[in-house]
Amino acid sequence: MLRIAVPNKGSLSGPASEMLHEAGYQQRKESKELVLVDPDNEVEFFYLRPKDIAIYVATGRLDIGITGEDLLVDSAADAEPILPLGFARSTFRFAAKPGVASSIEDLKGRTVATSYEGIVAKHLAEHGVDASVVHLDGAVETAIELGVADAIADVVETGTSLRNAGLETFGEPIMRSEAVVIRRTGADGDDPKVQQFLRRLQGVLVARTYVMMDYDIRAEHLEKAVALTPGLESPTVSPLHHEGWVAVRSMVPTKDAQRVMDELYELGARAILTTQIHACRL
Ligand SMILES: Nc1ncnc2c1ncn2[C@@H]1O[C@H](COP(=O)(O)OP(=O)(O)OP(=O)(O)O)[C@@H](O)[C@H]1O
Ligand SMILES: O=P(O)(O)OC[C@H]1O[C@H](OP(=O)(O)OP(=O)(O)O)[C@H](O)[C@@H]1O
Ligand SMILES: [Mg+2]
Repeated sequence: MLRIAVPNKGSLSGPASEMLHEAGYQQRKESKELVLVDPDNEVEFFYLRPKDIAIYVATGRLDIGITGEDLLVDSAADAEPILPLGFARSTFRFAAKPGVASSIEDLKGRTVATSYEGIVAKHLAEHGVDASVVHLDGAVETAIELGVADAIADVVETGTSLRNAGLETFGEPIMRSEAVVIRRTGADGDDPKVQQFLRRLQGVLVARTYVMMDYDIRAEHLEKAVALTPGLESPTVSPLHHEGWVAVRSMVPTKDAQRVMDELYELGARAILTTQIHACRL
């Protein structure tokens, strides 16, 4: 059985379970379930605190896990990312009241509050900045107002939490992060069970990123049309009963679909259809 760590709470939990469900795996029905066996797929899921997942995976007791890149770095655990999953995208940044600091050097001798001590201590040391780091479990934006710290280092997505607290980012982003699949550093990359799991998740990513596009076009315009819809390898082209016309089928990135449809129409393509892809193996 493949043993997989899944976040049990927070921003990663819902999207991770949703992706696993889309990949055909059973997922727990209620949040108090901590272990779930999916016998049909020969997988056992362990629902763990996101911050702990890299630590479990590093021991080798669990084969793989889903966590955030920032949590992986923060843990300093002996684990590595093997597949980015495209959700829980964020940056990790310093912030303070306007005018307090404009670069990391301004933190010398000051106090920084964060839930990610590992990342912050390492980053300060790399820049030769001697500052105190205070650990808080969450809502760190409030630490400044309450006099616990001069600055914070925290996850920023839309920036709404910072704005609401009257704070501004300063300095370069400390890191960017998204959800990733991790494994123990140097673990057997050819394990067929792990490979099959990764293929399933990649299939979900592709199904989320692409639509299938079909259209009819006069054969003399085919080359230009195919340049607009090159697909992953090459489009399928079939003759139509109506002589001089062909039907084309190709995968197109969802974000480009409307623009591509407009351009195909201009070229003379007709009966242009897009359909959703539900699952895929590349
Ligand atoms: N607002 C957000 N937008 C995008 N990603 C986020 C956001 N907040 C946290 N994350 C990401 O989620 C992961 C943190 O998950 P975790 O469950 O520990 O914290 P959380 O989502 O803030 O939940 P909690 O309520 O327990 O603090 C990190 O990888 C982080 O980058
Ligand atoms: O830039 P934004 O879109 O506002 O998102 C960032 C905020 O989201 C997370 O907080 P969360 O709601 O998880 O609370 P927490 O601080 O207690 O972790 C994170 O810690 C930031 O505070
Ligand atoms: Mg949080």
